[in-house]
Amino acid sequence: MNPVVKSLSVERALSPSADKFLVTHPTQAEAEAAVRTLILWAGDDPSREGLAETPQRVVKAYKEFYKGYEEDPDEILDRVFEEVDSYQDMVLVRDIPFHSHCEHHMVPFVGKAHIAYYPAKGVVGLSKLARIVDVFARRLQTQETMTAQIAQAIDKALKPRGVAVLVEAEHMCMSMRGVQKQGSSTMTTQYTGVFKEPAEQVRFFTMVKSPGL
Ligand SMILES: Nc1nc2c(ncn2[C@@H]2O[C@H](COP(=O)(O)OP(=O)(O)OP(=O)(O)O)[C@@H](O)[C@H]2O)c(=O)[nH]1
Ligand SMILES: [Zn+2]
Repeated sequence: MNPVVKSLSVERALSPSADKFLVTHPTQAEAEAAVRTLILWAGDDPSREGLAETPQRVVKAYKEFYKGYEEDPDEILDRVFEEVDSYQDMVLVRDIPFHSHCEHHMVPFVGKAHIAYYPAKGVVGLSKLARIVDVFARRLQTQETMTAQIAQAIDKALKPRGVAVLVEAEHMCMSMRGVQKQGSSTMTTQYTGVFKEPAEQVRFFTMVKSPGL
C-alpha cells in the first residue's frame, strides 16, 4: 500500500456535498509532502530557497481552487423573493467569469457562464447565480458536468418554468500541452422546461450574444 495512504489516521467526508463518497482526507503535512514529490517529479530541488515554502503555498491555493466542495448550492439559493409584481419574463445573467480545473489533467479551464430562467414563484438574488457557478467551478470538473450541475441546482431550488445555461471556456490542457491548440473554445448548454423549445433557445442565445452595456 502507498505509505502516504497508510499513514492517514482520520477518515471523514470531504464535504457535505460529497457525502456519497467517503473520502480519506489527508493532513496538511501529507498534502505538502505530495507537492514536494511533484516538484522532484518536475526535476527541481524542493529544498532550495525559492521552493522551500512552495508546498505550503500550493496547499493553501488548493483550498481556494477547490472551495466548492465545502459549499452547498441549496443554501445559496435558499432565499427567494416573491414580490416582483408578477414579473414572468426571462431573467438572464450573462458573462459570469469563472476558473475551474479539468478533472483529467488538473489544469485550468477558464471562461464565462450565462444563466437564464423563467421565474415561476419568485426570483433569486442575481449574485446567487454567479455564486452557484463558483460552487461547481471550484471543483475538479468537466465542462459538461459543470454545465449540467448549474442547471440542476437552479431547477431544484427555484422550480422555475425553465433554466438555460451556456458555458464557454478555453481548456489549458488543450492549449499549453497535448494537442496545443491555443484559442479554441468549447461551448456547452443545458436546457430544462420551456427552454427545450428551439425558439426559446434562439431567444436565449440572441440575448447572450447581443451587444452589451
Ligand atoms: N469532454 C471533456 N473532455 C475534456 C474536458 N477537459 C479536458 N478534456 C479532455 O479529456 C481528454 C483526456 O484524454 P486522454 O486520452 O485520457 O488523456 P491525454 O492523453 O492527456 O489526452 P490529450 O489531451 O489528447 O493529450 C482529452 O481529450 C481532453 O481534451 C472537459 O471538460 N470535457
Ligand atoms: Zn484536461
